[in-house]
Amino acid sequence: TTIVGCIYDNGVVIAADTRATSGPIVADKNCEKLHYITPQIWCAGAGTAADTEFTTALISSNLELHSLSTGRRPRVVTCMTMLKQHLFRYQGHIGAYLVIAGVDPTGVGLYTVHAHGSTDKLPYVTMGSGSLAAMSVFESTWKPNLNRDEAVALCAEAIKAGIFNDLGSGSNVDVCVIDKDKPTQLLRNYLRPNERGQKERSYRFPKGTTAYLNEKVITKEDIRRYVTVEEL
Ligand SMILES: CCOc1ccc(-c2cc(C(=O)Nc3ccc(S(=O)(=O)NC(C)=O)cc3)c3ccccc3n2)cc1
Repeated sequence: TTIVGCIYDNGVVIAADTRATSGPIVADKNCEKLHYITPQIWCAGAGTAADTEFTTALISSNLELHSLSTGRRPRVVTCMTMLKQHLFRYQGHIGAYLVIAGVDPTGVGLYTVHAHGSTDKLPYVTMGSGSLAAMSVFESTWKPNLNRDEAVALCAEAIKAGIFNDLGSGSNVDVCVIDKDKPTQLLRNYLRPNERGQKERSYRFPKGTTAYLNEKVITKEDIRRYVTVEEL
């Protein structure tokens, strides 16, 4: 997994690859790693898929209740604090590595939360097995006061670095743009850098290519004869 986040002049962008693995096996080529928390707070998740999914859903629910109770709009730092306290309580056994991003009345927020409960607040962040490849893009290209399009392009390039240099990452690039003055945009499959090309020729084998040594035809009547009345 490669997940990233980057602040820009009027908001924050997060992005993720779409490969889900089970050991060395690619279990899903187009899974979703960007999770909804509130309309203007989203979370990118790396680690155990069920843990990231359920942990973000739980905090999303608790944050909505908190917002209703306080009568105030939810804050990114509140979301981060709820997540870190929950993960710390479980001493790392919940395998969730999260990038929390959003805007609220206090401004723009971007945080990382690790499975053991440690957190960082930074202008750009990466996590997951592809985090080092992604961070190389940020460290060589990031600059202050990026605009929206620059931030989207930078995050997409950072995810592509993970996709092409980390075997735990792959397939497509999902992006989410959270802006102070515009509705949040979830850009599912923003980039598809690994689409299958057209085959040069047809590789279908003609009927009869593989010889077979014998044939046994079982009719419905045969099956009826084997299945006794009691089992029907
Ligand atoms: C007592 C434990 O101490 C720890 C201290 C630090 C970290 C840690 C982990 C990460 C990290 O992102 N690890 C990580 C890797 C693969 C996936 S994955 O989803 O691609 N694959 C699997 C199998 O989870 C997720 C997370 C990380 C990333 C960026 C910068 C710093 C980082 N530090 C973990 C444990």
